[in-house]
Amino acid sequence: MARLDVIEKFHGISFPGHLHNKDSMQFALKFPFQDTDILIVSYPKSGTTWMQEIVALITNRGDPHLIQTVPNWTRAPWLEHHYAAAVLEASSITPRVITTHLYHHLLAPALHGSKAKVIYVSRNPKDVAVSFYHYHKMANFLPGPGTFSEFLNQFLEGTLCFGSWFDHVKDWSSQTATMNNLLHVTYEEMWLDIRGTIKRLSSFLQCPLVEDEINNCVKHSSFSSMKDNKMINHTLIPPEIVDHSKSSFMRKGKIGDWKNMFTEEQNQHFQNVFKSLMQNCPLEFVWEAQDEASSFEVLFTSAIVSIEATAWLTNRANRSYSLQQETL
Ligand SMILES: Nc1ncnc2c1ncn2[C@@H]1O[C@H](COP(=O)(O)OS(=O)(=O)O)[C@@H](OP(=O)(O)O)[C@H]1O
Repeated sequence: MARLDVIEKFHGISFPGHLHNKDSMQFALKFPFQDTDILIVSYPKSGTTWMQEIVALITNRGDPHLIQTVPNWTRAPWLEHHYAAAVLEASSITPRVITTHLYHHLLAPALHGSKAKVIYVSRNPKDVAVSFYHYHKMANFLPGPGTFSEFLNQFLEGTLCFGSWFDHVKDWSSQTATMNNLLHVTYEEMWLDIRGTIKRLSSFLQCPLVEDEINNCVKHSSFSSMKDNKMINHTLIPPEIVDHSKSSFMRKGKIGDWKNMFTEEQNQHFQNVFKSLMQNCPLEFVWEAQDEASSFEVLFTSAIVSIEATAWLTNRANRSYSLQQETL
């Protein structure tokens, strides 16, 4: 099936032309955030949809009506998509839940001075790469993935649509030191402790829940229940845009699926690139579900308190400030 166009680079990054254009990008960069807004931010395939579901459930006290009747691109539109302006204008839901894959340095001017609550979702990059590879096979609005080896190289070089995972994660996570209204949550943390994550999110969103409401949030955000939900599983999207014979959007939902795709050599190369690009970054990632030592560390990723981490974050914050000045 024919692939749709990828737009020219915007601030050095390619975006799918089916959903983005220069006007929609400008709209995102100048968006007047309201203090009541909730902004979900992620690099693709990091648990974006899962977070959209959890936030919708929390703000509706566990009631699944909204998530079962309104597609996620309407109830939590991607700010940079061409339809976002119309959807947000027509929406009467408060709080507005908005999603984005854009980098912090691009949105910083729009977010400056806003009290909008920002949730950054990240996932271990090996699983992101595998999930993204499979999604490229089915999403005709993205370029063809080629072999997994070719795709992995592009992922590591940061030349895929939406840019570099490394830059994205460093750009946003560095803001936890300076942005009081930013919460960093990982996919693995949701997977390993969904109840605890929901409690933490409901507290951050100032939407305390009773036990029954938490139970409903857990139930309706499970992989099995989301997999069958047409409002998020992409089955409402026409087959010429998303071809479900090639893969599925709700594919496996696991930690460590990369082990089924990576050769030893690819893994070694990945580790080397990761080590070099993340050398001053204190974030830890869970690479497989049974890795208890790492999973213990990830639970604390969003509340980094070590002196070393603070120094790194301050450094990143200064760099981000310079980037903001350049953007302005
Ligand atoms: N509830 C739940 N539990 C576990 N895993 C889940 C869940 N919901 C979504 N997913 C998995 O998240 C992956 C899709 O990521 P995104 O939603 O960020 O994709 S997108 O950027 O919006 O296209 C994709 O990962 P893979 O299965 O590894 O491809 C989804 O299966």
